[in-house]
Amino acid sequence: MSEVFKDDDAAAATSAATYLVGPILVVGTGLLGASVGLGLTRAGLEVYLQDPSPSAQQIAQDVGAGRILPVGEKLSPELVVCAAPPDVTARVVSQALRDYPHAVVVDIASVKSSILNQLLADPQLTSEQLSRYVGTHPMSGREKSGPAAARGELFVANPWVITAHDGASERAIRTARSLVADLGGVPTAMDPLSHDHAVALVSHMPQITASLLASRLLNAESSQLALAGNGLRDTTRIAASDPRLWIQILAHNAPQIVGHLEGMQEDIDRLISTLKDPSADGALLDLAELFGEGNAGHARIPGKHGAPPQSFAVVTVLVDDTPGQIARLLKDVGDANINLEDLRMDHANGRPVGMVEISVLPGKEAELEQVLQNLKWRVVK
Ligand SMILES: NC(=O)c1ccc[n+]([C@@H]2O[C@H](COP(=O)([O-])OP(=O)(O)OC[C@H]3O[C@@H](n4cnc5c(N)ncnc54)[C@H](O)[C@@H]3O)[C@@H](O)[C@H]2O)c1
Ligand SMILES: O=C(O)C(=O)C[C@]1(C(=O)O)C=C[C@@H](O)C=C1
Repeated sequence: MSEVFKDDDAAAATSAATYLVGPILVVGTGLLGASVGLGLTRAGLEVYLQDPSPSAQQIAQDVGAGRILPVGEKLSPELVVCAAPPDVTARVVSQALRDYPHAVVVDIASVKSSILNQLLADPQLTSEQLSRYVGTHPMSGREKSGPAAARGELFVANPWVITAHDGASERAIRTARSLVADLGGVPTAMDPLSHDHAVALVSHMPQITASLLASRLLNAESSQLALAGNGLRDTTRIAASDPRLWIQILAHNAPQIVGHLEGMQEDIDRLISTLKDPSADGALLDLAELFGEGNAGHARIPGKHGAPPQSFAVVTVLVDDTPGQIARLLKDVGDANINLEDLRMDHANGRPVGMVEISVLPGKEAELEQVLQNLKWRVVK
């Protein structure tokens, strides 16, 4: 159903630092478009920016995502990246295919079948124009929107799905893969409907679950909320996402989502009836099964690059919440020649200290703890 391209298969390797040649036009310069622009600009490519919102365009240019395309300027881009909201993506792609007759055009919207179906039914598009289009979806994002939140490294080591349709040309597919490779993503081929089924489970259900859980907090007492720890923060981060985007994603992928919601509804009904009488025969076993299934599902989430799940060892360090501390700590970890696999920081409520959790390969934690203790860091045992 899906296939991860090998790096050396991503595009004809050249001695150049990038697979793309440019120029690249990014249409829609919000979080994703500006992140694409930033990453490509940093890779040395010439990037132009266009957005109906003058402020989104200006901020994208200011953060370094490229140059605003002057109105009326003639451009012959190698690639147009459409990074507009899902509702208007097909229209933006269609316009780009007609405006730029030599360009490959990709979109990066979170849903794929509905957009392809609109394009295939578009009476203004010829098969030659359609052959230059490839649907894609980077599995990278943030709970924030707009170009001010853009990150050039957003895509590094994350899957980026390429949902080429039957009529897509080899050149178009190769160019889409070059885009992914230049931004450090992991290109993964899938057909559009399989993609939509997959993201219903691994992206849309998490968003719905986080939003439903966070909505329970609306009527909570502030004294209750003051007790919030990592459990609540971990499970609700994406509840801060832009509702305008998610309304569109859910509406475009509704048939794929409903089955998962019904499955969850069954589990919730079962849990409610178990908890109504937790001393009934079999009730605790039922709870054990439910949590066991959760453990087993969680263990199936792969590590980056589609590698098997890997659990890292964590070294926890208390740091003063003052400027420069984290930079100093990271430098000391780097100087110890120990690879940092992940980093997470929590601020203690109302206290001028933070807790930094440094993930390293299992077996490396004792060495790192020793090094940091020798350097007078407060390592939490
Ligand atoms: N946010 C994420 O985590 C994420 C991740 C992967 C893919 N995506 C997809 O990326 C796309 C953009 O999402 P985002 O998070 O950057 O949203 P955003 O709100 O940050 O940016 C969207 C931008 O599109 C512009 N826009 C609106 N109508 C347009 C039009 N007709 N033509 C050109 N531009 C137009 C807006 O002015 C805005 O600047 C969406 O299709 C989304 O599904 C988002
Ligand atoms: O990390 C996040 O903020 C995201 O939710 C990003 C996320 C996801 O992983 O589900 C959300 C929607 C996109 O279409 C792709 C990525």
